[in-house]
Amino acid sequence: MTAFTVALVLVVAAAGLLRWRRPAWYWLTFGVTLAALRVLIRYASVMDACGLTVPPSRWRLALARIADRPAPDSRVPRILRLRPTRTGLVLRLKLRPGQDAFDVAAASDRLRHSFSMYGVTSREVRSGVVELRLTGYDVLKRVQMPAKTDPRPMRVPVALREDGSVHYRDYRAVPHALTLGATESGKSVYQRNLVAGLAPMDVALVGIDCKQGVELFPLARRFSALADNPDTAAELLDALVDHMQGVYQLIRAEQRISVAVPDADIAADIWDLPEELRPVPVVVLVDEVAELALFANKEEEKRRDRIITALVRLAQLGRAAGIYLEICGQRFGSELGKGITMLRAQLTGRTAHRVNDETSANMAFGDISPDAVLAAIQIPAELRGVAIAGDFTGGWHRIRAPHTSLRQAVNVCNKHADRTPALPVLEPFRPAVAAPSAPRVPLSKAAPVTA
Ligand SMILES: Nc1ncnc2c1ncn2[C@@H]1O[C@H](COP(=O)(O)OP(=O)(O)OP(=O)(O)O)[C@@H](O)[C@H]1O
Repeated sequence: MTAFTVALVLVVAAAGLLRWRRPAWYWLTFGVTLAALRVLIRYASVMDACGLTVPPSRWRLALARIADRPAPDSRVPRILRLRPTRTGLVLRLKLRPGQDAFDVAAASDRLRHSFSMYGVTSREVRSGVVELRLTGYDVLKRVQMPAKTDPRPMRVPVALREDGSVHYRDYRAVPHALTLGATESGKSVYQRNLVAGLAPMDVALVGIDCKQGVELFPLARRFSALADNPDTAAELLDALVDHMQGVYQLIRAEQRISVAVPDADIAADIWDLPEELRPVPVVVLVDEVAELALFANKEEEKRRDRIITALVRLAQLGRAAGIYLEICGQRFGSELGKGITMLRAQLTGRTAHRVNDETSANMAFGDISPDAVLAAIQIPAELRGVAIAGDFTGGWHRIRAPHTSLRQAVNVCNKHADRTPALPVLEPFRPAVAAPSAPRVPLSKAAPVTA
């Protein structure tokens, strides 16, 4: 008996310690079983308390009256499946007649308290079937990406969502994106994760980093072209527009051939082209975009207009040619001059890290989802890297990318340097990589760094 008591105390102490220090391990060892039991035992009473029941059907009431039995209980949504995951539980429910997915979504906070879970989100799987994702602990506190994700071309598992699922940046579904955030909010870490995710893929990376290349140049071995100042950026973007026109010519030439062949598929974008003809897709990463839109004199204003026009053209026409934009900055609104709101309308993927004011949050989500604006304003300053990600469907999620250091991203880029495609139009912008033995120069003697 004493040995049993000691063992029990030790197990409870171990569980408590794990729950406090290592919530992910606690969940896998004890939490998942306890939570599943809690949900199953409390299910009917919680549904009743949360107003998620419907009265018994008329014929059951009539039968009870005829048989002189007490009136039957209200009916709860039927559990179709309860599946444990690495971070929580997934509960699939069949709704009763008269219930809808909105009822469940509206009750999610009450369900969270009642089931003692960290978070509850819901989505409609199909008509009458709702999936509840119950999260066991704060998965965004220390982000650990699952070892296995669902790999597909041009789809990067870039962050974790608060419901424990993986957040993908899918370039084919959402070609162009805007990432906003105040300084030190986590934009560069997010962008680094994207580059590290894209590095092993068959894709050309093009970078424009007007912070003198501080963010992207260390990753240069995996980049086909880099620009670190607005003048080079203007030339690079013009070259990309030329590349885009070349790809369109290729698609047209292929269409001319397939039109003559009965029943042949007709290519509408690069993904419809035969693999041997398909040009490599290009992801253009722009850091601190405001630097490209600012000007102090007439010359710079002309350059600015040239840059914004090229970006708008790439955003409007680039998708079919396999050119995708990933634009990053602190603010991105009409205050940056003409053409900016037109460009923003094309950047349908939106990610907002912590912002300093409501106006900045509106720049990210004002035209997409008012709820997401509110969520972006509420990101706490101490949780760097937490962001709200949404798209043109109005749906949004709280996400956080894993804390990838610059060293880790550089290692991934160096490892996959041999996958860097050489595009002829981008050759003049190919970054020069310094030899490891290059001498270090103090600031007072340093010459400006060029691409
Ligand atoms: N996902 C994350 N998880 C944990 N810490 C993070 C995360 N993202 C960022 N941080 C922390 O926040 C700091 C600032 O991040 P980052 O450099 O990405 O911000 P930024 O928005 O690019 O800032 P700036 O605009 O000044 O360059 C990082 O040094 C890192 O310590």
